[in-house]
Amino acid sequence: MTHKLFSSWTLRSVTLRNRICVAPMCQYSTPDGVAGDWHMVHLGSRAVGGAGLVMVEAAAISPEGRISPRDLGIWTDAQARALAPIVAFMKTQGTVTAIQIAHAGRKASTRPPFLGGDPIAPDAEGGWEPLGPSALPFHHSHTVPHAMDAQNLEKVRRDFVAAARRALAAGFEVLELHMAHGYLLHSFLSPISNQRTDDYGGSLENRMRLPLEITAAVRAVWPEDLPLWVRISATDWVRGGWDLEQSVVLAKALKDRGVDVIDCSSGGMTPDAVIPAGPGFQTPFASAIRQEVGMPTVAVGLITEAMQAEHILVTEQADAVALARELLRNPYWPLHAARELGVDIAWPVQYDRAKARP
Ligand SMILES: Cc1cc2nc3c(=O)[nH]c(=O)nc-3n(C[C@H](O)[C@H](O)[C@H](O)COP(=O)(O)O)c2cc1C
Repeated sequence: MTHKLFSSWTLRSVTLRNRICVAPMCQYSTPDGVAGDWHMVHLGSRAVGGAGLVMVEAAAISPEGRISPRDLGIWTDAQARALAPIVAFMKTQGTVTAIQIAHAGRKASTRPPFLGGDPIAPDAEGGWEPLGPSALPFHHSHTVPHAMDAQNLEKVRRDFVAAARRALAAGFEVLELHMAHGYLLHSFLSPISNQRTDDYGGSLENRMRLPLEITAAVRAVWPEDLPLWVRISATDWVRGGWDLEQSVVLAKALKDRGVDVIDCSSGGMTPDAVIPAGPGFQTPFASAIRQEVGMPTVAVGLITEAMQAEHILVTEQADAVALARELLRNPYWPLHAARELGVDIAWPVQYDRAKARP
């Protein structure tokens, strides 16, 4: 029996074996931004588990772009070299390899909650001065960000491009720009965090300027035959904030600049948001953007069941699903889903060590 969930999906020259993606998930497991054994096991097991695409967690484009001192980085060639064997291994398992590149903006310099709670000040262990469009903190317990000047803007553009080149050198086939969850690029989009009065703030066109400049610059160095994805927060879930209507305008502009897929998340802009989280709660955003912009979308957020995922695809709400926590619990979710749906699939059970060398 065939099912949409297990149909292949081709984007430019890249074909996913199914429509199941491992959503990017920070592992807070590097002391210096360099991937290690943990990443080989974590990412490798999800490739073995049968996902069509494995997206590596938000990799910081600069040291100050990390959320916490233990984030993964891609601001040095050594960091890219450490990712290369992991990418090569994942490819031997038949998965498409992807990485999300990111700058944490005003949400940088905080400690992951499970490591001890509250955000820390820049002078405390591992902290640094966060950057933002305006000197407005995410929360009163957060450091006030430095409102970015022309030099800061230029550096961020260059850092994104350099990170994209390194991702290519490491062997990744799909690149995702992180424009969601209140991090730097989302903070330029949202009027809540962006109160600039220059060309980078105010009107929607101005708020989109930096994200679009970066997209165009990255697309220029990311090979023509490889897909570029963007993750957005389709809404801030707050009146007067970023919303679906603006997301549609943004998605059209991203499409014009050669973006292939919108990965539709939401929230993260402000702790005041009330988010009606429930099964598939963000899927309507993927559906609206897919319909209104006419481009492929990925649905994410509390997708946990095979039939639920299949339904999202069959009803053409999205082109693929991304799972985070469910795939954290169970790297073999795709194999279980195939059994549940009665799909016969061939797995690359053999491992050729020679091919796992980058
Ligand atoms: C541990 C953890 C780390 C995450 N890290 C990232 C990240 O690096 N980039 C990102 O865009 N989203 C990140 N997310 C959000 C997930 O990608 C996903 O959008 C969210 O968890 C909702 O999907 P789920 O209900 O399947 O978990 C993270 C989520 C978790 C649980």
